[in-house]
Amino acid sequence: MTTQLFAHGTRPDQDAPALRLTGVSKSFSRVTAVQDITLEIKRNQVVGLIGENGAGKSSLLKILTGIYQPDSGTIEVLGKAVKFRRPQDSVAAGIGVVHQEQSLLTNLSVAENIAMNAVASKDAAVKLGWYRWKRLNQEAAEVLSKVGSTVDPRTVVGDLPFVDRQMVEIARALRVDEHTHASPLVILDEPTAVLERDETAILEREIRALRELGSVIFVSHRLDEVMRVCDRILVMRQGRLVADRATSDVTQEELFQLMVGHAQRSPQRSAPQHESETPALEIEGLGLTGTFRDVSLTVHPGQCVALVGTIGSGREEVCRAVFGAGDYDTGTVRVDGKEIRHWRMGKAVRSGVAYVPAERKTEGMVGGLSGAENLTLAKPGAAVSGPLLRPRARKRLAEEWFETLDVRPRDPDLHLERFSGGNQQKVVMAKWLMDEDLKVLVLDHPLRGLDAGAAETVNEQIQAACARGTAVLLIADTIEDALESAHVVVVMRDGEVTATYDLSVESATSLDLLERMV
Ligand SMILES: Nc1ncnc2c1ncn2[C@@H]1O[C@H](COP(=O)(O)OP(=O)(O)OP(=O)(O)O)[C@@H](O)[C@H]1O
Repeated sequence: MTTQLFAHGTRPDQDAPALRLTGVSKSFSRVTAVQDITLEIKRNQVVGLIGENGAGKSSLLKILTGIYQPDSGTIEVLGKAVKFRRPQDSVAAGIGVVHQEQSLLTNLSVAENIAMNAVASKDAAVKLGWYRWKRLNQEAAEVLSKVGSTVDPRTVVGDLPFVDRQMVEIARALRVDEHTHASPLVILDEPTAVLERDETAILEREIRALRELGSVIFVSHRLDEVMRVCDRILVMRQGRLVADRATSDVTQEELFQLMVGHAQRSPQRSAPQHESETPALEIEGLGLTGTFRDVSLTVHPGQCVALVGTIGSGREEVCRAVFGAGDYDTGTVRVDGKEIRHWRMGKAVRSGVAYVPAERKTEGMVGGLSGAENLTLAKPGAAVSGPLLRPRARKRLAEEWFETLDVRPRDPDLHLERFSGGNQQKVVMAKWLMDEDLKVLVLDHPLRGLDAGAAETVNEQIQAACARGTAVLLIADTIEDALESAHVVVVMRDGEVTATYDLSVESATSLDLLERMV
């Protein structure tokens, strides 16, 4: 059993790199996801791993965490050759991982969650299913203090802000060092994707500090963040490692070019073209007990209105209420001047309102259907003639959109669950962007998980929808994104609107918005 990886007196080589891959490849039936990767991760370094959607980052991480077995190549951890047949083997070798989606059980305490990775030993805090509470909390406090967290181990995870939850996840991942008694390697797969700006800054600081404890592979789509956090940056493209640079030797523009193959275009916010008297969407005095109150805003055809606020500000819930995916108990919502009552999602779609949720995997797509089927799920458009489906027309439509949004692989017949996260997201977005008659488009974090090049394309498509006269209500990933792409920014705090900036007549800085958010 590989839990004994470094046992029997074979201590890890103290001078060897934390990780060495040589010629590692992995293919699926139609795609080579990872191709001949050779790299070294030194100890006590934070190394960034970046690449376009579908470049192969997740597949490589899955090889390192024992989920996929490589077709060829070798892996060495601290100088010793290893073979990971299952995830426990990778844990036993000292590799911990924090996945994109938070994996803590929110109804358990911090200490209980941390104990779930505990190593069985004769005096472990959890024995035969029995908790030794004092020891459990004490051990958790020790692990947390290693990563600079002062969270009380007795706190129920559900009561913690997201940034603290991420620190608990990292602390838990770090416990792999108890297996090897050597420098651990922690993989952080987009740990900041769900965080807001101020929380991201805290987490970035803590990640930089992790190099004192071991090595880190940090995956992120935000190039500025990668530049701030990492000592070195690895760039993947179409399954291959195309660059391995010291952060000090590379610029953000070069990274973009290495990843995507062309220089970054400067973002443009077009002037709203279709401002008519009748707003496409009008929200007046909207409230839901305990969640948001007295929210009013208008979005004219062709206008993009961004809602900014921290987690808990109520902006997600307002967006859900507009689409009928969530409730409100006071106020009114008007679409195209008509008040909508007993709004449910089906009616919203029929009335020309679309919503792209942040939780695309659970709410936005059907993994067991093909890319083409997902695309035409809501609005079959040209793919139907009367009651009849026209499979060839559907495929043609899908092919066009796969081209426009550069969905990879270009195979609309493939089940959507087989695509990489970012490419799934492009399909979910395309489902609505292809609808030319759309009146209102509600987008909750549309760029989350998209690589910088794809984000640029999706931004252009959002601008194109505005230019066609669609009204866009947007929850942007960052304040900067909101200021860049919206015509109007509405700030929310604790369920209320605290400020509205019409950027066509006044300017606002990130600081102005932050002051009204927190
Ligand atoms: N289980 C699988 N079956 C078939 N193809 C797969 C499977 N897993 C990954 N792929 C393919 O391998 C390629 C690399 O995907 P991977 O998920 O590693 O990309 P990624 O760089 O993590 O992208 P993203 O940033 O979008 O998550 C993609 O073309 C994907 O469709």
